[in-house]
Amino acid sequence: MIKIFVANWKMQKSYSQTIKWCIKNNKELAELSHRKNIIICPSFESIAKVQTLLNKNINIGAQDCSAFEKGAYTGQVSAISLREIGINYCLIGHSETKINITNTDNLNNSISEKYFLLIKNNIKPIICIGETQEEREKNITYDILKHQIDMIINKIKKEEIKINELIIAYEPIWAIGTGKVPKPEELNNTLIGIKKYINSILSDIELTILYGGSINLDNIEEFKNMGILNGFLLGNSSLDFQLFKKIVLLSISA
Ligand SMILES: O=C[C@H](O)COP(=O)(O)O
Repeated sequence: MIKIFVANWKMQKSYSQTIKWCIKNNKELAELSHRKNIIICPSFESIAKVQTLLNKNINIGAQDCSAFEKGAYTGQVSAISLREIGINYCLIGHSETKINITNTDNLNNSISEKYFLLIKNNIKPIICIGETQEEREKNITYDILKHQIDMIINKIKKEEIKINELIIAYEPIWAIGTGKVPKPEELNNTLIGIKKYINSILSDIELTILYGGSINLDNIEEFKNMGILNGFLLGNSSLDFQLFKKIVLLSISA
């Protein structure tokens, strides 16, 4: 059942554009968020201001956080600071944060550090996973996803932190911002694979699965009734409020 819509604004809006958007759309957005969980992820410089401008039932998410608790990490933002300004969710592992990083295993390890720091600060992590076009063509999508999950989940298992909800956003990298989407059957099979694999490691977990990558008004109908799917992570389609609203309403209509 579709219950979550995450709007990831990336670096698409300037500070003033962000503020204007919030002031203009706050009322309608608040009404929408009475029906579904809406999570707005603005860029860092505006996140605290957005938190004060939007209605309290609208969740605010960060687009990333530091893998370190505090210290000499120029340009990074800590989970502690995010908590202090009232952030509820944080994306981690988004493919756009991994561009030009070659040692992906170290990177995945740092994603698990981010995960623990977020949980410690009562912020829900949204873990992004996904394969490249090349990996898809080589037919190794499932292996890649399993590896990405292993690097995070295996570490989670070893820790004593009790978690009861895991949010995974499956975002095929080839689908992000390209207008291409997987066929519904392909997506369904991939999501079933992800779910089975996670359940085989963490059996008593509540798993929330999101899809992200070129969701728009033309293709939302194909995906909205997919039983395994709990929500969408939207980039371009979340920038214009009226478009975003139409997608949310279409997704929850019969
Ligand atoms: O975080 C959002 C995703 O990267 C999807 O972006 P997109 O909807 O622009 O393809």
